[in-house]
Amino acid sequence: MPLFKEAPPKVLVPEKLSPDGLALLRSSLDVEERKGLSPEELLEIIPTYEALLVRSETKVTAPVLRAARNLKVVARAGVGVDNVDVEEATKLGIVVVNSPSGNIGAAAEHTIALMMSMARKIPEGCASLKEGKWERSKFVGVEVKGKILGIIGLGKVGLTVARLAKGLGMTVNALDPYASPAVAASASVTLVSSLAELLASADFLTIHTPLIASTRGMIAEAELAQMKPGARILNVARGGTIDEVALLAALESGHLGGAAVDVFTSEPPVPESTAAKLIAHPRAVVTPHLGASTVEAQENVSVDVCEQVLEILKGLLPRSAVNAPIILPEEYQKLQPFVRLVEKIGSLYTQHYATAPGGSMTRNTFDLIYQGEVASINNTKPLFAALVKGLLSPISSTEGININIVNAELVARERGIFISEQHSRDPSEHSSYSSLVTLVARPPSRASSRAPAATDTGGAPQVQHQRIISGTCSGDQPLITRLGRFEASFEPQGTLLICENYDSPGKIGVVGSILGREGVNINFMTVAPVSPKLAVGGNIEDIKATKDGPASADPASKEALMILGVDRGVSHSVTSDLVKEGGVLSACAVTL
Ligand SMILES: NC(=O)c1ccc[n+]([C@@H]2O[C@H](COP(=O)([O-])OP(=O)(O)OC[C@H]3O[C@@H](n4cnc5c(N)ncnc54)[C@H](O)[C@@H]3O)[C@@H](O)[C@H]2O)c1
Ligand SMILES: O=C(O)[C@H](O)COP(=O)(O)O
Repeated sequence: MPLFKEAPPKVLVPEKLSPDGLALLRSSLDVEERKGLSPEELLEIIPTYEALLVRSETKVTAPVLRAARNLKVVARAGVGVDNVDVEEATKLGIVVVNSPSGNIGAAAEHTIALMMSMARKIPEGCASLKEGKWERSKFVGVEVKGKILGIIGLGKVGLTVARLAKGLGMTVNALDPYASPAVAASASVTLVSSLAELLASADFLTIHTPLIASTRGMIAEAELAQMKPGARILNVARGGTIDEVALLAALESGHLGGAAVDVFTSEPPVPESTAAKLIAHPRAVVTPHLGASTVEAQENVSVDVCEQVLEILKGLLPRSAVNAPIILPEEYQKLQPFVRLVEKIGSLYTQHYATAPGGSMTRNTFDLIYQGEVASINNTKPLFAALVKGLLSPISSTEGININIVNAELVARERGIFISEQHSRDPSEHSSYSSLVTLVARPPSRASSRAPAATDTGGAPQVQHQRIISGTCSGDQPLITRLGRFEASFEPQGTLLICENYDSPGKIGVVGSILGREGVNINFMTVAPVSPKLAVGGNIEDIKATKDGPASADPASKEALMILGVDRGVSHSVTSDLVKEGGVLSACAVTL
């Protein structure tokens, strides 16, 4: 059975990725490898793709992301995401995933390989021999054993380099304000407290930080001057952490004994640029960003991100999203039916209370209350996101933005929507349901008040009521159990006509004949009476209090909601006929 019901989602791969991962995608997705695309070509073709898989060469800029109308995921087959505009992706709800550990070993081994090459002048010796020369005395090197290696950034790569260097008999000092002293001690690394201390002691200095504001140009002229004469320096992290102009000058002056560089500020380096001069320097050992280029690392990162792309396109969560919270798979499974329920509640709220005739968008502060088993789930980000999506989708089509856990908080903030989540695990609070989710809109003028709104007209004009919707899940099926003061039991599915009326004989027939006249077929009908228990409610205390609370006074208790499942959209003229001719108090159509 195909994984995707419609045409398989399209995946663009503009760089060389190991086929091992791509094979995982090919059985269910339409994978297109298009190497050598110019930025303009990428911008032109990106709108049709749902996933983009890149390494470090493709610049995934804000314009690319904005043009990518169908894009759900950018997968970086590697660690560094500095070629992806993660902030813009977050705004647009596009998940960015990477492979945080697939190439650590490769990068660390490459660092050691460059250090040894530099120490033993291997590239020069090799080139000389290939030229037919036999120059033994020209290429005398130094040993690393007994020397001090200074590491800036004791993260995954830095720590692996430290362990390998210890194996070579080096003494390792490191600077990393965020590193765990216990982890450093376990690798026999001495954590130093200042850059000056590290620079002054190192025979070899290697940097393993990301390129961020605090590390850009971290090693410049002043820092290089603090290093021992003849010391050697390495960069297998990111171009720009070491200032290229200063590095070239320190090599040219003879202050540094050598430099080994795998990464550059511009890749490939611009001809005649400082980076190009650095590459040409006789005491520089250079590679074209090969740190992660091993068969093993490329298999690892490719499989890692391709698995995540599949998960995301199936609607599940990835394991290492750069811009989304981590939610354990088993917790996510438990949440899935409630995600659907909460999105339906949000959409029902907007259509029934806010955009229905007589409704208003004045309320933007909500309590989202979890009771019973669902309250035991700690990470409710998907529920929060589902509510924002449900509230906004009927009114905005959200301008091509896919609201999800990546951007829900941002979108809510931008729209001035405030949602306070409350958890209550006490089973006595949620009647016969094992789980209950309730949305309560707070009155606009008294956002903090717990009293019911006295004059709110909402989707049911003339009737005093609060804007409250509760629901539960029966197996995987969402069920609405409360709409305002009415005790309901209906599936939030398809087009529903919600009519408030006095519960009197003949009303159903009148409504049925008006709908029949308009060619609208009724698929099912259910009546929701005013619940004696649901008199008030505005927050968790009120909801607890109403469980055995007073019955509503007559004649309101004779009111009921009639919920009709219909086979097509119902126009405003039909709903107003139902009020005028059919004698219902209010009528509104919602599509869920
Ligand atoms: N050349 C390559 O092909 C290649 C391959 C893999 C990784 N990388 C690069 O290597 C770098 C490190 O990767 P990683 O997986 O070890 O990352 P990591 O996040 O595990 O480690 C980075 C470390 O840098 C530290 N750090 C941050 N700011 C610092 C500062 N101002 N001073 C000192 N330490 C600081 C952090 O605390 C962290 O421990 C990244 O830039 C990554 O892109 C390059
Ligand atoms: O950040 C990384 O993972 C490395 O720099 C590797 O980059 P690459 O995938 O372009 O080789």
